[in-house]
Amino acid sequence: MEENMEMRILKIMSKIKVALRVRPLSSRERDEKYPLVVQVENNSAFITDIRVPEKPAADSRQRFRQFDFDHAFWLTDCCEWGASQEEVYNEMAPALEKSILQGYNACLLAYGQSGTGKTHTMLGTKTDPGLIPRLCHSLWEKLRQGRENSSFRMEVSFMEIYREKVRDLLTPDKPLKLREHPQNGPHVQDFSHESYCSEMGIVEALTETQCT
Ligand SMILES: Nc1ncnc2c1ncn2[C@@H]1O[C@H](COP(=O)(O)OP(=O)(O)OP(=O)(O)O)[C@@H](O)[C@H]1O
Repeated sequence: MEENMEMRILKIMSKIKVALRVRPLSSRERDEKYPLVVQVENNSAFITDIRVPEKPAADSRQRFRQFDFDHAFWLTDCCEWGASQEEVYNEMAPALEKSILQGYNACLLAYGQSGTGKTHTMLGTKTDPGLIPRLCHSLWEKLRQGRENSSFRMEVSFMEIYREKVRDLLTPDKPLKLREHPQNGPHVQDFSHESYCSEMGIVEALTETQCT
């Protein structure tokens, strides 16, 4: 049977892993006593509508909207608030790594409003790297194992979608267009794919673009 677009989308969706990371309140938010409007239980997040006055427990359902995820980061292993970069990496990277090493394309996407921690999660800092540097490091280590005399190239692309506009983070001044291909579906036209011969090359290229 020929595979139609709907079946292809369902197949792709089953391979997507969606996780929630709630960032800790900043010191300013703590000082100004911002309320915590999200609570996580297992892999679900409950959003409190703080405009709704306290209700008895029986009415508690009215105070929440529930969102379910494949994984939700909340407390750290040592029960401190907010998951560490390492925990996020350990949960999210293995499946991606496996696919990449088997020769498949893989896509890592951070979604959230301004200031919610996308850059922190994806890039992190030199002393506490995020998903991309950790993933690049691990991939390169695995590629090199037992093949010390070989050289490798890794091809990557980075894009940012902000206010409905697509920006190529490797060539930031180049505006990109989203197109619909009749067979292959949506795609970004003229999106750069760069090859790198070291993990540092990838991380430096991305850091230089100051993806914000
Ligand atoms: N999990 C976290 N733990 C500690 N600090 C965090 C965490 N996530 C984000 N922060 C801090 O919160 C601030 C905002 O995070 P970040 O810049 O990553 O947000 P963003 O979603 O990329 O924002 P924008 O869309 O505006 O670029 C930064 O100072 C960052 O260090």
